[in-house]
Amino acid sequence: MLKFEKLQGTGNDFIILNGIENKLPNYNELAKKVCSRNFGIGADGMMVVEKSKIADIKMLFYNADGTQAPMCGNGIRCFSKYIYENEIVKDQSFTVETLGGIMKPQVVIEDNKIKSVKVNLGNPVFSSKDIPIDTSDEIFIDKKIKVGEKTLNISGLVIGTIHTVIFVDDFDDIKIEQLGRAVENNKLFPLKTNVNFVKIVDKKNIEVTTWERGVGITLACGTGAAASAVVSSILHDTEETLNVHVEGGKLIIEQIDGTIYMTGPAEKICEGAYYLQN
Ligand SMILES: N[C@H](CCC[C@H](N)C(=O)O)C(=O)O
Repeated sequence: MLKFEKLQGTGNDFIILNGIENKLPNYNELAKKVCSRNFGIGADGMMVVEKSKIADIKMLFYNADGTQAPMCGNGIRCFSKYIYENEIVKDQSFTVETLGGIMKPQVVIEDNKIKSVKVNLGNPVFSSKDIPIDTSDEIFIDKKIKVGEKTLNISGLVIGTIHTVIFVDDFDDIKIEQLGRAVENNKLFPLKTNVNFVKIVDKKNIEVTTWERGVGITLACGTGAAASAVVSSILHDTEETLNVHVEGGKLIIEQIDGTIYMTGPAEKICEGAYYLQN
């Protein structure tokens, strides 16, 4: 039997397990089981708490299909709430080791409750030699690529994990599931990619729908919101502090001297005991 907590950030939901206190089986297999909405608890992803030698704590992230991803923006806000409320860390600001780099969350407390979490996501990576995109271009901003019958203008970058950003005039103009899956699996992306469809509302607001690698369409993608905000400011001159409206709520993305900050909610849904089936 495994103790777990389930949390969500703007509708992206996660199971969190403590890998320090519990001896857990293979994380990839476990993620597939616990994330199953019919045979498990049900979630978009799973995070495991582990000790770190280079930060206050370590977060390992797995998509619902069991694949490991370097980082998760909505996930790290939920993870931060979990480790603060379980007194694994004592300060409101701390460091989290992830495969996508060391992240710096700060829990924001109002009326003795965690109201939101602000995370320093570091600096975006554009250079194609540092991001898993198979192209000779130095950077991959506003490039034309053929996907099936469509020619799309796509931008690629890494903010915690790999993202592509595609601007649309109206979400009804595209079949998100079909196009998202096609771009995720396009040969340009040897490690696949998360696919963000972005509608510019005005200079202070954008709307984003994300097809997530290893999951499918989710109600929100935190690192996707950040990637969309960065490319929107480059190509559409949106403001450095941007409201990113997603199906599951709103995230605030700030760009300060090249560093990206994401602020958003993190709510606990439940906790319980998971009975590991073999
Ligand atoms: N599916 C992503 C990881 C989760 C990212 C997303 N849930 C977020 O909030 O950033 C990947 O395979 O890179």
